[in-house]
Amino acid sequence: MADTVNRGFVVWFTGLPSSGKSTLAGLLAQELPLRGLPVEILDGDEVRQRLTKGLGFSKEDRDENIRRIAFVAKLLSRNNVCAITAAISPYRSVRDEARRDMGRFVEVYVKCPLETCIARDVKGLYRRALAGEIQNFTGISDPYEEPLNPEVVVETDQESTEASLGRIVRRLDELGYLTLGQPQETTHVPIPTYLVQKIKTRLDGDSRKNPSTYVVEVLSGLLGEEQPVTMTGERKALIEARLKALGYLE
Ligand SMILES: Nc1ncnc2c1ncn2[C@@H]1O[C@H](COP(=O)(O)OS(=O)(=O)O)[C@@H](OP(=O)(O)O)[C@H]1O
Ligand SMILES: Nc1ncnc2c1ncn2[C@@H]1O[C@H](COP(=O)(O)OP(=O)(O)O)[C@@H](O)[C@H]1O
Repeated sequence: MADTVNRGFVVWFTGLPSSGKSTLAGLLAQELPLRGLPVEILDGDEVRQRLTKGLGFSKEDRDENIRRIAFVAKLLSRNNVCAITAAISPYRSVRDEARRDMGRFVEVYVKCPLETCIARDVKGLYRRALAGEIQNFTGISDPYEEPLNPEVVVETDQESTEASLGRIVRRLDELGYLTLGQPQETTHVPIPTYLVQKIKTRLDGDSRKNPSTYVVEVLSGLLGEEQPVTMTGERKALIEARLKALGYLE
């Protein structure tokens, strides 16, 4: 029978230039298809070369930019796609407008102190803005309004990209956006939350034990087999690596 439930949603990244929006959007876009979710990214830079070409950085133009991104994200999400947006989207009111219009909307605040963003200066634009060569630059000569109630906050000056990604994926899982996903490929193993919790609970009890032993034990238990499940070292290492990447194991 055809699946008639719409599984699409919008992940709306917001944050200062160089805070980490594009990096995390790209990583999330690799992660979700492993759970059977089709993905499209609407990244600020690419969108501005196409969908919103010609718009500048006044408040009016930024709001128009965000409204067009939100419009496309809505079309995608109501057709089963996870639409990931990665624009600065500095103004709270237009972000909230997108939220109201969308329904299935997850706001991710990519939080990073201005000084760290300036030190990163991924595109060299902070330097130019500080030298007075670029006007109305967010964080320097234009405002950024922090979200008041985002679904997720990642602090990219304090955690690795993998830890930030893990935080986002866990929150999406908690909010129920990942539960119906079916894996589309088997080279990467999407690990169900209940299994991860089982492994973690047992590991918490005894930190000296080897995680792979527990992975095999838990799988064997779930399958009700008396003999341990046979698994190659490579397979075990893959599962361990994914548990670590998702922040479930140290
Ligand atoms: N004045 C000014 N202010 C902020 N950003 C500027 C500006 N001029 C150019 N850029 C570059 O454009 C990228 C931001 O575009 P966005 O579409 O994300 O901005 S907005 O959401 O409409 O505010 C932004 O990309 P990121 O650094 O990836 O965020 C900048 O590279
Ligand atoms: N936890 C993290 N999440 C995202 N990016 C991080 C993190 N820690 C360090 N970074 C680095 O910060 C930079 C962010 O750049 P980018 O993703 O282009 O920012 P933005 O899209 O917000 O302008 C990258 O060089 C990235 O490797």
